[in-house]
Amino acid sequence: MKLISGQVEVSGDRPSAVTLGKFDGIHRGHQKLIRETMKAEEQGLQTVVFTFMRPPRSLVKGDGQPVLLTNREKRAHMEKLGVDLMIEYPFTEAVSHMEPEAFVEQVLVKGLKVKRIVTGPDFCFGYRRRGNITLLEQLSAVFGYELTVIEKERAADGQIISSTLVRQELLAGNVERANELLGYPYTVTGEVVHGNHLGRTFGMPTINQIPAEEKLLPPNGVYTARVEVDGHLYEGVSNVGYKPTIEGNYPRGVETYIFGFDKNVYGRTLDVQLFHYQRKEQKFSSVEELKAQLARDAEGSRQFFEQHRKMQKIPN
Ligand SMILES: Cc1cc2nc3c(=O)[nH]c(=O)nc-3n(C[C@H](O)[C@H](O)[C@H](O)COP(=O)(O)O)c2cc1C
Ligand SMILES: Nc1ncnc2c1ncn2[C@@H]1O[C@H](COP(=O)(O)OP(=O)(O)OP(=O)(O)O)[C@@H](O)[C@H]1O
Repeated sequence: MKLISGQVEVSGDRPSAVTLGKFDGIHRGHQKLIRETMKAEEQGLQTVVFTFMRPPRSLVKGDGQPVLLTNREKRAHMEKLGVDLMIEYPFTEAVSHMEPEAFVEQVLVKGLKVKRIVTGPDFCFGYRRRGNITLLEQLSAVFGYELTVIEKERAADGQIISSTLVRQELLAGNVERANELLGYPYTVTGEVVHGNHLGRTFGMPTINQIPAEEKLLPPNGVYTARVEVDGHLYEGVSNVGYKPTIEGNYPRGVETYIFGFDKNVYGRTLDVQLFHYQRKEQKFSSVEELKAQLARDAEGSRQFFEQHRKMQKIPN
C-alpha cells in the first residue's frame, strides 16, 4: 500500500475509485464501503481511501476526543484490507475552508483521476459540511465519474453501525457489543515496557504497555484478552488502569498475564485483543489478596475462552 501523508497536493498515477471519511475504527460499515470500492479493480481502477490525519471535529471544536484507531493502527488495517493508496490529508485552516466543488475538482478529479466515488448516504464534506451526495451526484455529470452510495450496515438488532456507537459501547464496558460492531476484537497496541517485576514473584509474569495517549481505552478493570506474538495468538487476562494496590504512581496502562508464555518481549510492540469485561479494578488491602484475585481472574478468562471456542465464537 502506498501512503501519502500530510500533503495538500495529492496526485495518483492511475485512475482511481475513492472512498472518503474518518474511518475511525474501520467498523463493519466502513469495511463494506472499502470492499465495494475495491470492486472497481476489475475496471483497472486503483482503490484509494481518503482520510484525514485526525478527526476533523477535534480540530474544529478544539477537543481531543479519544480514537478507536491511532493513525498507525489505521494504516495497518488499510494495508491488510488491500487498499492500494491511503491518503492522510492534513486538516489545516485552509483545507477546512475549501468549498466542496473546489475539493472535488482539484483533489479528486485533477489529483486522483477519480472515476468512481463510493460513500454512505450521509457523507458530508467541505466548508460548513455543505458537500453531500446530492452535490456529488450533480458533479458526476460534469466530471465524468460514477457515484455509488451504499446503504448503512446495521447490527443484528437493526442499529446503524457508526464509530460514535462503537466508542459509546467501549466506554460503557460493552466490549462484546463493540467487537460485534467492529467485526474484529478491539485491539490495543503498545510497546512492552518494564514494570516492577512483581508479577513474576506471584508466578504470573505480565507484560506492561502504555498505549498512545489518544487511544480510547475501555473502563479500568480486568478483561479476557489475547496477545499476538510472532503471528501466534496467546490467551491471557489484562488489567486496564493504574494498579492502585501497588505503591507508587503509574500512568494508565494495560497489563497482561499471558498464559504459558515466558519469552522476553521487552521493547517489542504487541497487539492485545480485548474480549470481555470481567470486573472493576480494585485497591486491595494486601498484595496477597491481589494475588488470590489474579488467580481467579485467570481462571475466569480460561473459562470464557473454553466456552466460546465450543460455540465457535472466537475468531482466529
Ligand atoms: C488480570 C490482572 C488483574 C489486575 N487487577 C488489579 C487490581 O484490581 N488492582 C490493582 O491494584 N492491580 C491490579 N493488577 C496489577 C497488578 O498489581 C500487577 O500485575 C502486579 O503488581 C505486577 O506488576 P509488575 O508487572 O509491574 O510487576 C492486575 C493485573 C492483572 C494482570
Ligand atoms: N454503517 C455504515 N455502513 C456503511 N457505510 C458507513 C457506515 N457508517 C459510516 N459509513 C460511511 O463511511 C464513510 C466514512 O464515515 P465516517 O468515518 O464519518 O463514519 P461514521 O462511523 O459514521 O463516523 P461517526 O460516528 O463519527 O459519524 C462515509 O461515507 C459514511 O457514510
